[in-house]
Amino acid sequence: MTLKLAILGASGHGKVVAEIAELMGYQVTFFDDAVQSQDKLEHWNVIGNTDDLVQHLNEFDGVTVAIGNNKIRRQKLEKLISLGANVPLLVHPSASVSKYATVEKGAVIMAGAVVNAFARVERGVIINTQAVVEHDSIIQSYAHICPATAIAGGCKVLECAWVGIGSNVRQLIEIGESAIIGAGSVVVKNIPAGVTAYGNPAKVVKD
Ligand SMILES: CC(=O)SCCNC(=O)CCNC(=O)[C@H](O)C(C)(C)COP(=O)(O)OP(=O)(O)OC[C@H]1O[C@@H](n2cnc3c(N)ncnc32)[C@H](O)[C@@H]1OP(=O)(O)O
Repeated sequence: MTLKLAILGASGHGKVVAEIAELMGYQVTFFDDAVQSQDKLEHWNVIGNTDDLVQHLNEFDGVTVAIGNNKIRRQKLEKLISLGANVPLLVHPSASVSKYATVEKGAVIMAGAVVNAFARVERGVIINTQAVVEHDSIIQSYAHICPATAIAGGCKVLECAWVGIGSNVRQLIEIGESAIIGAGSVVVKNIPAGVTAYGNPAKVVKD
């Protein structure tokens, strides 16, 4: 029997998540709040909005939220979980997840990503294409580690933080809750909550 997965968020990110789900054997149906009636995302059907998904939740074996904005992803996924949705962990077959790592449900680990020994990746996190989360690092819920970003050993990326594409984070660094690290940054000092920082070395540019 084919398992059915509902994806909330018919976006570019959603397409990548859909392919991972298919590689894991799911049949994918999209929902999106911008949809008024039946629609398409590439060849996938988009059949309704969040309210419609809530109505039809028991028709799906699993649900995931493919929305890049960390806070919206958190709000939507937490709502669906509170309504009893199963939120599977989605891992691309080419990703490498250590048997000693902990990866929670509702996270997505994309192609070529590495999650090393004793790292922890929490609920609703995105470990994007070819990102590396080194040993003992903690990526808290709803954070996003963008493509080709490397988080060295023993770091903490707190809830809803966004580490931009191609960044490098030195070992034992803490990136605060909801902080934004700009593309291509090199983070060598702790970053406070809620700020935007970028550059080499990364500096806070917006409080
Ligand atoms: C699969 C995927 O696609 S995942 C998504 C991947 N995307 C990312 O990682 C994007 C990360 N976002 C960024 O880097 C953004 O530029 C941000 C969030 C840091 C800043 O965004 P904004 O506030 O809109 O800044 P804006 O684009 O207006 O630029 C403001 C200034 O900062 C500079 N700047 C912006 N980002 C950076 C950066 N990462 N490094 C260095 N300088 C930067 C700009 O050149 C500009 O400088 P100027 O005023 O001298 O012209």
